Amino acid sequence: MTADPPLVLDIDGTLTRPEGWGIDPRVFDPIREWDAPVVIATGKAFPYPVALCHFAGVPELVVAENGGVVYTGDDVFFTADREAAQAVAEEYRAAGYDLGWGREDTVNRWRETEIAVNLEQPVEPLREIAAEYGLEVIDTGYAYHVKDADPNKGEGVEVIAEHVGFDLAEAVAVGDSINDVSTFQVAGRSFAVANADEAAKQAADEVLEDVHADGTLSVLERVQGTREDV
Ligand SMILES: O=C(O)COP(=O)(O)O
Ligand SMILES: [Mg+2]
Repeated sequence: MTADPPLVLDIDGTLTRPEGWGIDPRVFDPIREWDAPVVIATGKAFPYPVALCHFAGVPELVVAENGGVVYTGDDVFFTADREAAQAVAEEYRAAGYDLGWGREDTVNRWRETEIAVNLEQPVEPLREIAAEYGLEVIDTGYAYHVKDADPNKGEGVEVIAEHVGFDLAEAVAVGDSINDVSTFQVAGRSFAVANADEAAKQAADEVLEDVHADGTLSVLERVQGTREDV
């Protein structure tokens, strides 16, 4: 017997339309019909991947905020808090900069363990202030994230796999950036889409020929039904 391998999917750069923005609607059916757990592991704030699972019609298995928030479907775990990142944001603003998301800032409004800054904002002062607070700044290609260096997506994925009861050695991960490196390290097979950054390409078992959802859909077609331990 064969079945589908568990999946670990990033959102931005991975499920996005080939032009780079917005979820590609072609990913919804394969995700909904996938015959194994699908974990969404993202740098986005918690409500976004929850909503994606909800609208895709799959159980909510979510790593959000680059590992800061983990939801197993039963329990939510926080592996960092927002306090230090918030202090960095305030000092950055006091120095005359802006997070770059407008007055109501829906990017950070529900963010619980880190702060995201628009890529159009100056990063050097942000890095300097973050370093004073012992935090790191990572560039996902979609935002700068001011975060505790410890939490990462991979550890969150491990928590979910253990809770749900699947073997990560059987899992297939797809991603596009430095925040997917830890996921690639814990999943049995890892794929970087063609638009991935150097860190993700180096860490992946394979770099795909196609960008964004085109790359991801090519992996899903390839690995569907390839799990042989059932
Ligand atoms: O929030 C970001 O900057 C990137 O999100 P992603 O991890 O889903 O690609
Ligand atoms: Mg991404």
